[in-house]
Amino acid sequence: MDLSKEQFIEDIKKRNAGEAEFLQAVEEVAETIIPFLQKHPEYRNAKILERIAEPERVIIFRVPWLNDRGEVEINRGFRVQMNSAIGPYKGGLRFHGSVNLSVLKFLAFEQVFKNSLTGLPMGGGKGGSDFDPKGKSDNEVMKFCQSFMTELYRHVGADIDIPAGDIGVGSREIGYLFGQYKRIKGEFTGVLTGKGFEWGGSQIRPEATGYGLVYFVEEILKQQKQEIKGKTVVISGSGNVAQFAAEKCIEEGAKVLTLSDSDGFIYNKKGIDLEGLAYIKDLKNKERGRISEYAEKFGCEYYPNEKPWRIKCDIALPNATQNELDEQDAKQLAKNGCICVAEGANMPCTPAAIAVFNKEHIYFAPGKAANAGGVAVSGLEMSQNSLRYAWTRKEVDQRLKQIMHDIHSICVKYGKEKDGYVNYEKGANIGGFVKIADAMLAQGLV
Ligand SMILES: NC(=O)C1=CN([C@@H]2O[C@H](COP(=O)(O)OP(=O)(O)OC[C@H]3O[C@@H](n4cnc5c(N)ncnc54)[C@H](O)[C@@H]3O)[C@@H](O)[C@H]2O)C=CC1
Ligand SMILES: O=C(O)CCC(=O)C(=O)O
Repeated sequence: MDLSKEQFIEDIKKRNAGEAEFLQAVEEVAETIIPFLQKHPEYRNAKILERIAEPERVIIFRVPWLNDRGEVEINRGFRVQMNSAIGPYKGGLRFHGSVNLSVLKFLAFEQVFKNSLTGLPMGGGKGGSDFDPKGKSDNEVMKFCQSFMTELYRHVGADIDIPAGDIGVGSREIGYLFGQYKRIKGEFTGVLTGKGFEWGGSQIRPEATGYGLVYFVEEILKQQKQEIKGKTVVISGSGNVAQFAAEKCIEEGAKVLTLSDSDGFIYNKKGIDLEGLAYIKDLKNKERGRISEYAEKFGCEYYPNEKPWRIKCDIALPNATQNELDEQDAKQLAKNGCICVAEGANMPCTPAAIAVFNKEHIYFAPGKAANAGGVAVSGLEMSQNSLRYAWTRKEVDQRLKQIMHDIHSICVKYGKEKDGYVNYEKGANIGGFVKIADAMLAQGLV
């Protein structure tokens, strides 16, 4: 039985009409998996790819809550339980005005491959709501989280589905969600990751996605007999991933030139230092202010309504959101001599941008490999919860480093081209796929 890419995409489009982000993510994977399937009739005949592209279950629910003025507000909640072949569903929750089914299906689909690459027993899922915590009081965020969990609790559990944070869901939201789950179920279990360290969280989880991203970049550079020390780095975003990617870059001796938010970017020619970064962490995590305030305080350049990709750099780390780096941006990066682009965000580079990187032989690390450190340490949090134990910061950091090293090796194994160039996207897709496909074959037609 043959599978043509055109036929596969046409069928996927018919079944998921109008879901642009989901179709983009599936098409990108199909591009590299379908040629691989030609040599693997066992996967093709069992329609593994077609089954992976269909969620096992999608839950959509109403989330009513009262705002500070006593008015009724209604949001929509989602959980996409994509694939449980290698473990319980695992993946973050996103609270943002742009959340819809297409966005969450794309994120859940990517998560399946990413979790497989970590080597840990985790299936893939993703959820969230069109609720936007920006501009809401702590009380409103708590009310929303409690209402959200009042429905979600029946679909999740430490051995069923373990959500965590993503855009708009940080330690504050995880706390409120966990409190409500515990209250309803009357049990203290590892139903969520990203918990506070004092109540079941893991060391290094807040840092893990950003640190892991930099460890992955260091693996890429090592292959080229280079190091990150002395390199210039352009970063987008200023949330969880961006903050800790910047921190690790600075610690490793690189110069971080930019950070951004949805209003614009800051450009510090001398490099953002740890003091400036501490200010940004406080600004974003506590004061919930705008990145422009850093430019005012530290006297650097600020560009409203612009993205940072025109700034000359060696390494670019898109760490904000999907499709934030397009073909023009990629061409500009190439023109400026950029050697490596690694995705801290999920799917921040458009397919046309990725084509430019491959053509120019700029090392491109896709999110499902490069940002897997976050969910990997979530997996380690689950292990610690099961053990009723807590590893030290050093122990968790060592495991994270090892996991990023192993993911890099998988990408090289499946992605090395004849001319020596490593196509990390191909390597990550095939490497992630094989483990899930074998598990699905072993478990029969489910
Ligand atoms: N938090 C985690 O552990 C992981 C997060 N990711 C991905 O990393 C990305 C960032 O997530 P977090 O840092 O956790 O979220 P966050 O909520 O802490 O920060 C999000 C950042 O993106 C910026 N942003 C959001 N929408 C934007 C837009 N339309 N234009 C420009 N900037 C925008 C925000 O200003 C903020 O700086 C997302 O794509 C997420 O899916 C991936 C793996 C794990
Ligand atoms: O830690 C987790 O479970 C989720 C992390 C996440 O949402 C992601 O990898 O995109």
